[in-house]
Amino acid sequence: MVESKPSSTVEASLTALAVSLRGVTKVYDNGVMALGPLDLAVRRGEFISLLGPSGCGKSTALRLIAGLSTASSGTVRVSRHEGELQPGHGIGFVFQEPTLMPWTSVRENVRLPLKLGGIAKAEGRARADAALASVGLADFADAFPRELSGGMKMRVSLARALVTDPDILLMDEPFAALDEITRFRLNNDLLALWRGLGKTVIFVTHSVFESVYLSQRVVVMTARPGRIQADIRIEAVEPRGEEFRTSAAYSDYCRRVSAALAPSYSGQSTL
Ligand SMILES: Nc1ncnc2c1ncn2[C@@H]1O[C@H](COP(=O)(O)OP(=O)(O)OP(=O)(O)O)[C@@H](O)[C@H]1O
Repeated sequence: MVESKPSSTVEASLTALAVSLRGVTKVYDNGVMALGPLDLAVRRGEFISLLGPSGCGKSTALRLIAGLSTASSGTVRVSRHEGELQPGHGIGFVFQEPTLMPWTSVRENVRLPLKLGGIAKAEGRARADAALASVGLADFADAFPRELSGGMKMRVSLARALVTDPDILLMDEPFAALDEITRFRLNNDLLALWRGLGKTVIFVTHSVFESVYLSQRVVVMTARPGRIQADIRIEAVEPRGEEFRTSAAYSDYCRRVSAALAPSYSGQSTL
């Protein structure tokens, strides 16, 4: 027999949610059914990865959560302690491309969201510098994007997402274009930031290894229209580092996640 939870417990667990998608579908104007129905609940402060085959709707799910697009059916809710947020508010978005303005300094790139939000220049500059320091780029505020490596550009993009102090950070394959050493370093720095700042992170990746290394939960999606294929909790000693990356537990999780992903690729060409 399933015991029903007392209502106070249910309320407490609901307010602990940062993001909740219920029965969400997305059909684009061209008739492509990209998502769903998708059900996903992310607790405040949690780090989850979305993993799935190309075109299964991972970016679409992020865009719905960010309020950049609307669901065709179902509900998307985003909240924090004080209550529900307007779609798009309290959210930072990091894309695969750093998309920096080449004609202006790193500091001005990071200050952009504050400028658009009407924050005074002096305060904006101070906050941009603090965000740059948090990603290890304190000395590069006056540099121009062309003077930075790919990894540094991605750090600037991360600083720009953090500068508004969002509750939720959405990251769409941010490190996919980077070499492995840079990617590992950024993985570690992102984990340190997450531990220090306590934000909710939803991270899209194609890499089983990266998803297991970073996340508390790996959510595996089916092929389009994307639904949840598996939801795998990664129990690992914190803070994670090389010890975890080279452990038997890490390999086991990678095997489990790969096995959960395999049906999503059946029938698809791997070429
Ligand atoms: N604006 C759009 N109009 C029409 N179809 C779209 C649009 N955006 C995405 N799609 C389609 O919706 C499906 C899901 O796309 P989405 O980008 O969300 O997938 P994804 O899982 O993030 O893919 P990838 O891993 O390759 O980045 C794809 O078939 C894509 O072609």
